[in-house]
Amino acid sequence: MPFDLVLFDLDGTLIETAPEIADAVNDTLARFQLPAVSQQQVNDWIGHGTRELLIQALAFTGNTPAETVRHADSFRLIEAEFSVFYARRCGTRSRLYPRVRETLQALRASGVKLAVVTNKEGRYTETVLRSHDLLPLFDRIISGDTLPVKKPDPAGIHDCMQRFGVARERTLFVGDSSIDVATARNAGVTVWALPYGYNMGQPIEACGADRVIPDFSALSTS
Ligand SMILES: O=C(O)COP(=O)(O)O
Repeated sequence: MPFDLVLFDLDGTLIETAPEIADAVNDTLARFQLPAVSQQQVNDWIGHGTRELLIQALAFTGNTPAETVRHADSFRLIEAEFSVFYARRCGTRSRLYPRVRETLQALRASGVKLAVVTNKEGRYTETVLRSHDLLPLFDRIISGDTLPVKKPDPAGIHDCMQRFGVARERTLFVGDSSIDVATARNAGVTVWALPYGYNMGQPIEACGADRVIPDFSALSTS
């Protein structure tokens, strides 16, 4: 393994999370007598954080600009309800992608430092990772609200490189979207992309990653 530090995106890279995110969004919309959104819409809204996804869903169903939703007094209440629904749904319809657990275990055993860098807010990141018993496999977890900025800002990658004393030539970022590729580019590290995740409806091949890998087995054989 030519890397000493491997950073992973969460949604669409480690775990297929969109089905239960859609369930929790639709639980919330139903609670406020709003119409449901589709699975495809939810998939395409993933990338900027779960809070932002909820704003997009409310803007769409309420036929209101996202800015209006974001600043509405009622949004705090709706978000609080969503948190409860999402905590209930976590682990019900999400699943690890093939070879994720074995690969993380093998990398760890060979001394590679592992971290998650996600735009998902910390409370959701922790619930999802815990529900799949993944928390003990990571040396550091950076969520969308851990630092003052989130991806594509490279701060999360810089934080991990500094903490573990790893140079950028020895750091790899693995993700599923143009946001991940941009984050890695901004940090000057190598980036590999997976084709099965959520890339806002765009083909991953167009993102300019150093490699598009079919699945996690590419990480154990490289
Ligand atoms: O929660 C999101 O929208 C994005 O999460 P990710 O950065 O792990 O893809």
